[in-house]
Amino acid sequence: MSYPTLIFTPGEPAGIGPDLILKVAQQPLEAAVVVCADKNMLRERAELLNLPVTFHKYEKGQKVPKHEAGHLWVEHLPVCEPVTAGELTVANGHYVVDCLKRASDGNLAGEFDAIVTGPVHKGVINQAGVAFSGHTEFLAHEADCNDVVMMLATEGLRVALVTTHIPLAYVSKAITKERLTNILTILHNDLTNKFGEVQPKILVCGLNPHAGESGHLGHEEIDTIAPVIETLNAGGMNLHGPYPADTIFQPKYLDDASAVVAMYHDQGLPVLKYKGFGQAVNITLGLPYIRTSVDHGTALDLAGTGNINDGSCRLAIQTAIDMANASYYE
Ligand SMILES: NC(=O)C1=CN([C@@H]2O[C@H](COP(=O)(O)OP(=O)(O)OC[C@H]3O[C@@H](n4cnc5c(N)ncnc54)[C@H](O)[C@@H]3O)[C@@H](O)[C@H]2O)C=CC1
Ligand SMILES: NCC(=O)COP(=O)(O)O
Repeated sequence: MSYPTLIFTPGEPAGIGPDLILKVAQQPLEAAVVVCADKNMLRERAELLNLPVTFHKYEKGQKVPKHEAGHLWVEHLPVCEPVTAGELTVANGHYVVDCLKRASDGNLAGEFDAIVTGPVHKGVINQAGVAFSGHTEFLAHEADCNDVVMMLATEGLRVALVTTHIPLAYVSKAITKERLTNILTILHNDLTNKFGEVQPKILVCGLNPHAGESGHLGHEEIDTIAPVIETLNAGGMNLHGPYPADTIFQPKYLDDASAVVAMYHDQGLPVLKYKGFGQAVNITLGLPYIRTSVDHGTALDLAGTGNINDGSCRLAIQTAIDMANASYYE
């Protein structure tokens, strides 16, 4: 029986990413897992957390066995400075990005079937001198993709974003007809082809309060969002809106919807996280490979304590496995 091979990047070494994979590794998985990280940092964290793990060296291109409880296959990339759980070190910003680059290259080359990412600290990477706004943007750039879609999903709700990690002051200008068309097209196609939705019903938020109140509270709905919806529906999509974001998130609208599209990060994600924090997965649509991630950040306050919820990490791994298995039959 075949199984997919995932590469896991724990992200910020001082955060809970290493703790998550060490904890998840205590149970079997229906996939092989290669962790791209500093092996000594992982060993020290496992000792701190009192988690029994046997580490194996991963050699590029090697066939890794299906994950067994208590074993981890590691591609060693050394940190620049020793790591203390909970304490950021600017010098390790480059290490975090190098791990992501390795995972991206491996997926683009077909060495792995998916990337699952742990949380990074965007601030410390920038402090290290690397312009970095998020995994989504970094992986899109590495894969030469103009537009990808950040979609977070929990039981009963999927939220996709038109803009991701940009200052609020830039959001309006970033919502062009072209970008919105691309985001909605990627979302429609992936919901259909990768998530088995038939004619997915997609609810689209407006940008302004009360979706612009017929132009009295803003014009993006009239000038950009409604015309794009109309054009794409004429081509066969099932898009609805623009709706006021403060009222669309209620069961009578959501129950038969496949996804909600929010115009910006904090319009949609607080709702998603209120509903399912710790039980949600972040999926990047539109990349040439599968990428999933946790729904939370580095939680520096909890690193090395063992007092963490690994539910989102498990879901991110399971979603990557399910998507990889489904793609074998495409
Ligand atoms: N996927 C990623 O790489 C993400 C990275 N971040 C980054 O994380 C850093 C910290 O961001 P914050 O806003 O503080 O969010 P955070 O998610 O790290 O922490 C928010 C609160 O949730 C708790 N928490 C987070 N994950 C938890 C878990 N698995 N189990 C138990 N409690 C948990 C934390 O202890 C804290 O109280 C920022 O630099 C941000 O950019 C944030 C979200 C996603
Ligand atoms: N709120 C989601 C988030 O910030 C994670 O983004 P990314 O690093 O996966 O692009």
